[in-house]
Amino acid sequence: MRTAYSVETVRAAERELMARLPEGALMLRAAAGLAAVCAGLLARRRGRVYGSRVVLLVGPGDNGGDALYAGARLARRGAGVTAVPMDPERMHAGGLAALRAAGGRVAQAVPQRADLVVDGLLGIGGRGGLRPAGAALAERIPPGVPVVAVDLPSGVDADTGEVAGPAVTADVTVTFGAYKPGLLIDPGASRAGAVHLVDIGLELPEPEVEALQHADVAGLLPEPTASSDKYRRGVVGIVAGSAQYPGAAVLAVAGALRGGAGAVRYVGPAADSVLARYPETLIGPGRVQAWVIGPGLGEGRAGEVADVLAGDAAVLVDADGLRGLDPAVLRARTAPTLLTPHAGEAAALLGVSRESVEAGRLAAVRRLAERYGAAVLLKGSTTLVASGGVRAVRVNPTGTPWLATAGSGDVLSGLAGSLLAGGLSGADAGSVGAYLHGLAARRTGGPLLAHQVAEALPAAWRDTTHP
Ligand SMILES: NC(=O)C1=CN([C@@H]2O[C@H](COP(=O)(O)OP(=O)(O)OC[C@H]3O[C@@H](n4cnc5c(N)ncnc54)[C@H](O)[C@@H]3O)[C@@H](O)[C@H]2O)[C@@H](O)CC1
Ligand SMILES: Nc1ncnc2c1ncn2[C@@H]1O[C@H](COP(=O)(O)OP(=O)(O)O)[C@@H](O)[C@H]1O
Ligand SMILES: [K+]
Repeated sequence: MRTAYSVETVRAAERELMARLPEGALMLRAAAGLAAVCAGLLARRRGRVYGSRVVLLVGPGDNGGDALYAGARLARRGAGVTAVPMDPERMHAGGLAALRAAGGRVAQAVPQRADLVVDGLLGIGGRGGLRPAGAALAERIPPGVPVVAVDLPSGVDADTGEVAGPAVTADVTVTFGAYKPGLLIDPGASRAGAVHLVDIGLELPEPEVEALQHADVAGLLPEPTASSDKYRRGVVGIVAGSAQYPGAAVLAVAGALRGGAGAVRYVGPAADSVLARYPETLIGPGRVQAWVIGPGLGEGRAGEVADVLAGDAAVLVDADGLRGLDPAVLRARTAPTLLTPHAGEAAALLGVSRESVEAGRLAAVRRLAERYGAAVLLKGSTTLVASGGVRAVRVNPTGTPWLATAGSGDVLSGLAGSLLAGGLSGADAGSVGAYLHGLAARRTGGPLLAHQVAEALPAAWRDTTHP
């Protein structure tokens, strides 16, 4: 599991560790890790560190201090290092002295001839986007030169990934002690590039955000055993599709058939289309361990949603099924419930604008899970899964923007419903489903069709269980 921690948690852990270490020791550890990554990049780009040109963008706080001490290390290895301050009156004094002693210099304008730019403007102390002085420096980063962000790209909110104004876009981010949520959640995540974690010895409690890895997924996937039969593996029922949208039913069934359930049952008006494509499907009402309701349902089907929610099977509600959901009904349920809105549907469930959900995805998914007393999977460029009463929000590390194509969400709902039928909790079914779905999409490559994602699911499953 990859874990991420809020600024408050990181600062508390830092305070605790600093009390036991000589003054400045943590910053020197951070700077050593940062300098090593920069040296590696320079060596790859130019063959050596000696003679390369490094520009440091230096903010007023300790983030700038890290950059200055790392710059001093690079200068000692023969790099030409220039520090450009955001505010010449406020630069980390020790870092500046170290850089000067190593032969580095300070300039007021960003040199345009550079092999590497180090973004040390703002770290976890940054609030909001870059203000004009920092933004002016970021704008002058010469095009095509690799940018290494110190701790996080400046202007990205460490706790949420929000980008509230001008911000740096990095190729590499060297982060200290722990991943910050903003490095894993968009829009921040897409500003961070490849993230390197430098261990500075922090001892950390429960994370605020976590991301599954292959081994976690393999541990959660329901694999059949010698004593399995199709009923014990779980039956998933799909209530999806309409005369207008029969394809949604086919795609949800396509996902469900690859999610490990022993059987898939379809209930709805698209049975002919479903059977024509998947003769494995059982048709008509019957006992299931989990229902998926919503994809392509169209209008006027609220009664079916209410019936399914009144039952004692696990339920995944998606798309049209999410309209007008009553929090009290969901809260009263005892079996697992998983909601899978995209940002527009989440906005309707919360009574806010779509833009506010997009800008604050982490807060939105937490509020949804609390209000509805269910696990909630918020789809989008970084898919998040929250469940009420659980501290950590899961962020999905797989996927590709090619998934933004009609019908891919239907495949996901079938898949995650199948995992629910296999006995996973709402949060596990959602996060494992999103992981496999994203992996299958990456394997398929773009431009992709939703049914191809479903077809690539067995290979994605094997990637995680037999890497
Ligand atoms: N605390 C520690 O033990 C360690 C901290 N480290 C570094 O220290 C950083 C945090 O340092 P600081 O707490 O000094 O915070 P920052 O270096 O992030 O900068 C904070 C200062 O920038 C200004 N500022 C905030 N938002 C701004 C904005 N939008 N535009 C312009 N100026 C703004 C404020 O004056 C604020 O005091 C970490 O990100 C990390 O890089 C590392 O050295 C590792 C050890
Ligand atoms: N920019 C993006 N990058 C990565 N994945 C995306 C992006 N936009 C959408 N997705 C994913 O694509 C799928 C789209 O689902 P959804 O919005 O329900 O579409 P549909 O209802 O047409 O199937 C979700 O899994 C979502 O997380
Ligand atoms: K930074």
